[in-house]
Amino acid sequence: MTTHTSNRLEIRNESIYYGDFLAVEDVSVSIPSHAITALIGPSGCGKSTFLRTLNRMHEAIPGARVEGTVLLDGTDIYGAGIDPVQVRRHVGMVFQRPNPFPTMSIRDNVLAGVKLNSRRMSRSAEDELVEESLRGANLWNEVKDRLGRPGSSLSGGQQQRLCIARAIAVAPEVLLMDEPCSALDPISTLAIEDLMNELKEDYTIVIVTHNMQQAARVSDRTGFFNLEATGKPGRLVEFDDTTTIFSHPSQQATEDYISGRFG
Ligand SMILES: Nc1ncnc2c1ncn2[C@@H]1O[C@H](COP(=O)(O)OP(=O)(O)OP(=O)(O)O)[C@@H](O)[C@H]1O
Repeated sequence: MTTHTSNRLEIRNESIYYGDFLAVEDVSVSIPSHAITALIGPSGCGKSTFLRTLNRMHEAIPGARVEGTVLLDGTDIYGAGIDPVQVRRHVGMVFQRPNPFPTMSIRDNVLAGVKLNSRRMSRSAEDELVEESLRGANLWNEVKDRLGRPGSSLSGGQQQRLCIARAIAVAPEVLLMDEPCSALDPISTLAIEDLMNELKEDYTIVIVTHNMQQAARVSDRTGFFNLEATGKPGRLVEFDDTTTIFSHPSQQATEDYISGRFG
């Protein structure tokens, strides 16, 4: 049984910079475990930037930095002595464009993250993990007879599920998804949404989406980011149950955005 009470990620007074530019200001929010949290808001308000700070990918950009605290199960991932590579093992990420290694086999793609973490495994343990991860990503039946084929031999939707299999193979606790369906057709999008619903039993999922219907369909909690004007920092305006955000938001700006009056 999973518990639905703990907050796996706790963000306190987080401000996010690119050099001198304050991109996101003073976010405090608790992201519940075993649930899907959607981040919505107009272009440029900092949704992707915020997401990338949850597994320390933001700092890969020169000059980029973070102030404040991001607790993963109570540990500050920006604390002294914390290895960003380890953080990324616990907090996996799936990107907008499916990015399997194109010439690498489907099998090796699934194992790529595990091998990066230099876990030594027997061939049979690898086979087991490949099957388990591909089953977890709802892709096994489609690829089990061609595991040696290159990742690029799959359709876009299959490639995205392969990337999800690669992400879950390292057994993370949190999965970050940055517009995971925006490059996919409607059928593949539904397959990914169904998959997310299954994955939330085992993972804490945070998804950035431009698609409000998608946020309403898949998420349990929704955060609305906004910015007052270009060049001003983005802020988390409202965070609540998805049904509340889409029916009775407490902020006028949220109401305007979800009813399509701007953004
Ligand atoms: N690598 C970067 N260097 C400098 N500024 C950046 C960088 N990436 C993003 N920004 C700036 O940070 C702000 C937030 O961008 P971000 O991409 O996080 O917004 P977003 O809400 O995800 O937008 P979109 O919905 O268009 O993807 C923007 O002003 C953007 O120009």
